[in-house]
Amino acid sequence: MPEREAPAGAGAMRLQVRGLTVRFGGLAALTDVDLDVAESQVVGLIGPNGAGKTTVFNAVSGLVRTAAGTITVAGRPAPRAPQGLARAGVARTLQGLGLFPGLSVRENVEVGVLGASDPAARALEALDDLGIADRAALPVGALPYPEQKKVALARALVADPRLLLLDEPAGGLGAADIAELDAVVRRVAATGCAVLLVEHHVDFVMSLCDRVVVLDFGRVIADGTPDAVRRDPAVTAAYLGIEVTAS
Ligand SMILES: Nc1ncnc2c1ncn2[C@@H]1O[C@H](COP(=O)(O)OP(=O)(O)OP(=O)(O)O)[C@@H](O)[C@H]1O
Repeated sequence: MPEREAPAGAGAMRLQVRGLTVRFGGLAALTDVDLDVAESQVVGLIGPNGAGKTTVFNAVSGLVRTAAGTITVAGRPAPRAPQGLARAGVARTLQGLGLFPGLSVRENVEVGVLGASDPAARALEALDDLGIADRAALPVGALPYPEQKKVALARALVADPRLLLLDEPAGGLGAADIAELDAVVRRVAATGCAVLLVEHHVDFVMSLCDRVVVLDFGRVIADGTPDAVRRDPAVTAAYLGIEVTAS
């Protein structure tokens, strides 16, 4: 089968997913999913609960077995092991944060450091970039939730990723924290990093992202600019209409 082309106008492709299919027993969690994220691009992945968004992240991160399809990072098959992914410049945050409550803020960020001569200093820099260096010595569990989210983000950013996967980064945050997050993601993308984010906060996605991909029942039902996706009747029916009436 000929390889499907990347969208016209995209820069160097950092993540390319073609025909991705994932099954859990009899359940088709993803079917024939295509997805591209170029350097410096911020792409939003949205869809109703259970649509398959986290499964896409898990497939890219090597955490689930794929039944079909290819995943390439910077033109090479995506490594399947955590160390290989880190070396390929892939970093990820988790919906549940995944912090180590017994460790300090700085130690949690050090977990993400890759090859720095002074990991503690590098972790402090990453915390400083997010304005929470003064929390470094505190146990991470002592921080309020929005600051814990920043720690998880700092842990992902500390290795200077080239592909950043953010799982519901705005979840549980108020307007001021979301505005800060928006600025951080733009800053990271401006360095050339490709960003793919799963998010239920539709306004945040639509204002931040260059492109939005919509999943429904494991299939891509739309892929385009935020404006085009907002106007897409299939998206309104499957997702946005429900969100609008619910809010
Ligand atoms: N490890 C697993 N074993 C079996 N089924 C799974 C597993 N992980 C996910 N699923 C199922 O696959 C489908 C897609 O789940 P996924 O978590 O990717 O959806 P999602 O779009 O991220 O949902 P949400 O917005 O609720 O986080 C769902 O039906 C889910 O129940």
